[in-house]
Amino acid sequence: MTEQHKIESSDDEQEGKNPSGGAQIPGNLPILPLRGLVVYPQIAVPLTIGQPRSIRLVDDVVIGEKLIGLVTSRNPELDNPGPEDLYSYGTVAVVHRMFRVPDGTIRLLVQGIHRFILKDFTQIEPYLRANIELAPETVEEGLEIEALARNARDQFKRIAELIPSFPRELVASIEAIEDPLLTVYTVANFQRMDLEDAEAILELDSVTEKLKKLTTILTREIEVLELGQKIQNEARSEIEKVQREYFLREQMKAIQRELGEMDEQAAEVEEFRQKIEAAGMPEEAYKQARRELDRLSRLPTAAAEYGVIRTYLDWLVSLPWSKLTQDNLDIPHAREVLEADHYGLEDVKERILEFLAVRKLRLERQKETPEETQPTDLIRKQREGVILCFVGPPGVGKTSLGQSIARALGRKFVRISLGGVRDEAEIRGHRRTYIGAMPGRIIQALRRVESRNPVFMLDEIDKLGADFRGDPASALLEVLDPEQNSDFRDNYIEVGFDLSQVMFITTANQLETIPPPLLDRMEIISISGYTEGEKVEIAKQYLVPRQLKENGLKPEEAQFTAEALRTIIRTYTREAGVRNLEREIGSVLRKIATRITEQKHVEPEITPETVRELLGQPRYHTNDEINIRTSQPGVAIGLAWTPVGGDILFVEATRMPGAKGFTVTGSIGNVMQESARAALSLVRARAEKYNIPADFFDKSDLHIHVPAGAQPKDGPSAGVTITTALVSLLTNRPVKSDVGMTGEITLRGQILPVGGIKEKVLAAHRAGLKTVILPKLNQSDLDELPEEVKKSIRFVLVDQIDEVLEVAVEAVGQGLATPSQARKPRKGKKTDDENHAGG
Ligand SMILES: Nc1ncnc2c1ncn2[C@@H]1O[C@H](COP(=O)(O)OP(=O)(O)OP(=O)(O)O)[C@@H](O)[C@H]1O
Repeated sequence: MTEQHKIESSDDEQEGKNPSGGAQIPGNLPILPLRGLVVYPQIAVPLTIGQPRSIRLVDDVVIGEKLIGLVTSRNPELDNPGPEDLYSYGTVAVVHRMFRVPDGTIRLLVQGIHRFILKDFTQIEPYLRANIELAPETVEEGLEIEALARNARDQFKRIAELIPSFPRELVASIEAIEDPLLTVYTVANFQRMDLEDAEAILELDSVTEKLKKLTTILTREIEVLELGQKIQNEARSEIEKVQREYFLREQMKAIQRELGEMDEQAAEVEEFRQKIEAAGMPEEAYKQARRELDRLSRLPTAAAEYGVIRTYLDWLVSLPWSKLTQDNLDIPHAREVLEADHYGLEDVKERILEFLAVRKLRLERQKETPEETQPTDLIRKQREGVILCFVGPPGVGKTSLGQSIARALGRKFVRISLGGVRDEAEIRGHRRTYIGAMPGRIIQALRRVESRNPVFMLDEIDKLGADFRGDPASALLEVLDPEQNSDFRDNYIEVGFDLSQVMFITTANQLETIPPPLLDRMEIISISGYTEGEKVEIAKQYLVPRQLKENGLKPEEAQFTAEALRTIIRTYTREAGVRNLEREIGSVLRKIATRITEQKHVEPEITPETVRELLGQPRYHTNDEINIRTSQPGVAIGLAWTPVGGDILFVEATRMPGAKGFTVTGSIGNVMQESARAALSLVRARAEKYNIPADFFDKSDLHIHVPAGAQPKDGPSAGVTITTALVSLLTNRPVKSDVGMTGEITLRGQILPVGGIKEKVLAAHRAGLKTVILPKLNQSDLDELPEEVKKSIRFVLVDQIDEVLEVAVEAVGQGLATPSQARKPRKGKKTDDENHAGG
């Protein structure tokens, strides 16, 4: 039963006496199952044996012929595979060496001799034995097999190259093999592959087929390895590029050092470093600056980003992070400064001084009892109400008061105008990612002023929200809010800047258009405009001396008489403030300076005649105009408030044949429209009382017009004036030309109080009116008026329309007037000056 096989060839020199060297292979062999590997003929392989039945097998074999059949198990998981678990091809192997290891396992060195096919199992216990049949491979002749074998060797070499840790000697020994069969088995032994593929290589009969199978496996392996290497290379080249640049840059620096040339960039970086250290930045800003500087030092100067970072650092280091001026809270000193800079404005100055005194006291108290209050509370209290808001018409000195406050406190002064500010970025800056990004105006101004605690004037805060409510206003809120402004974040600067020490002052022409949340945080100080007398004084004491200086004239070369100044005020300007007045004075002095340089004789005293000669045609003829316009029935003078100060306005009424038509024109708002309708109803209801035919409206159309039609007007305060104009028209009696009026009217003829009294009365005074009719409920407003005005104007306080008509309309209630009653214009009767002084 035990067939003997003759081994035809084996060239194992070292083990010449062993059965491989031509010995017979028995037809029945002990079978050692292999897990996870295939042993090929002619290949030596170390094995570790642990299973007791396998140890028993080895023990029996080594004392005999030392030959075993190695067959791979299909399932490497099984500990003791049975006959059915084994592949059907195996390799006869000879055991060359055996060691017993202390842990009980056995190490074997076996060498494959011949391929066989399992026939039938003759023994299962204690270990497997089977009859076998040797299965020699079919080795083809020819070029193909040769080429395939060579290709397999080359591919293997390529794999070895792709795996850096691959032993070089192994590659060399494989390259030396020529036999195709040995090539297949050696390469397959060393090449990692699936168990099934490894077994297939054993099982295929044809060596050509074996080589083809092997080639497929190797080709795939090469592809995988090359792809992996490509991925690695890409990653590496990226890293290498950075390293290379760094290395070159370091080299360049070294060369420049050697040549004694300080690198321009290094110098710049060093300069920035010093500036950063000196800037006194808070922690956050300092870290940011250092980080950016670090980036700068690593960028080539030609990089676009280099410029961006440099500009940014420039901004960071030039901000006044820790530059403070010492406050001078000496109140008498502040008073002196305010007095010296401004004429009049007594109550405004008083309010400013109170404000400063409270600040001073708070600071002192705080120093005395610091631990009594919670720190956050303390900080808030310290900042509360810090924002002043000066409201008034242009040219009344709002800006110059701010400058005076700064001077009094010993702080620096900076001013930005918010008029026409469109978007948030103007306040808060653009992010650095935008090309040409810049910080917002707040930060720009602080850099300009070089102090962290200046007096900061925000001009025209009322013009901010006019078109673009919301965003710029909310950015401003952050600026002004003492809770938030200690950490103001400009989009460009990115790090917080402490604005809490800044003293903000805002200015506005009117309160109505200031966004309410902003208004809420401000302390309002109104400045209403000046009377003629005040203007003369301001001109004498401030404007003339300043303009003299500006035009290079000596005081004795040009002296304005009070009358000359009055002439300028009255006939060349019409304003609440003194801006145009100063301009006109400047204009007179320029002309005088020209004459002096032309060596012409110039009289030093400037009289009204000189003014008229130098300034040309008068621009305003207030009194003549009033006389002419009010000479016809149907025109009444109203008093209006505007953002640029008070003004007088004419309300005209006219009547034409028709039926119940009623038109109101002159850029009139809704409220004024309605108040015109109310006036009409009132007059119709009282027609009989005023001796107006009861059916007048059935036969006529009425038209009310309020000229300067281009200027929008609104509000209820023209109610009284419209009623008066209507009654004047319908009774055919003119309104007195020196009476101005304001007041809201009810349908029952009652007069309700209105706002802006001071500005309105000042305007009436400027226009030379003698009598002003005001609602009785506005009586308290009269206290605010300057003495000069009170003296020259008669105030009539009313609460019924009848009282108005009695004062304003000539001889009302005495029957319908005839056209002859129309008053003749008083043209030329009085000069401007008489008219005014006569009050
Ligand atoms: N009471 C005053 N005494 C002395 N000079 C004055 C007085 N009021 C205004 N001025 C002068 O008038 C000029 C105009 O004033 P300023 O520019 O402060 O006006 P403003 O109210 O800020 O106007 P705007 O709202 O247009 O900015 C300044 O040169 C100022 O010195």
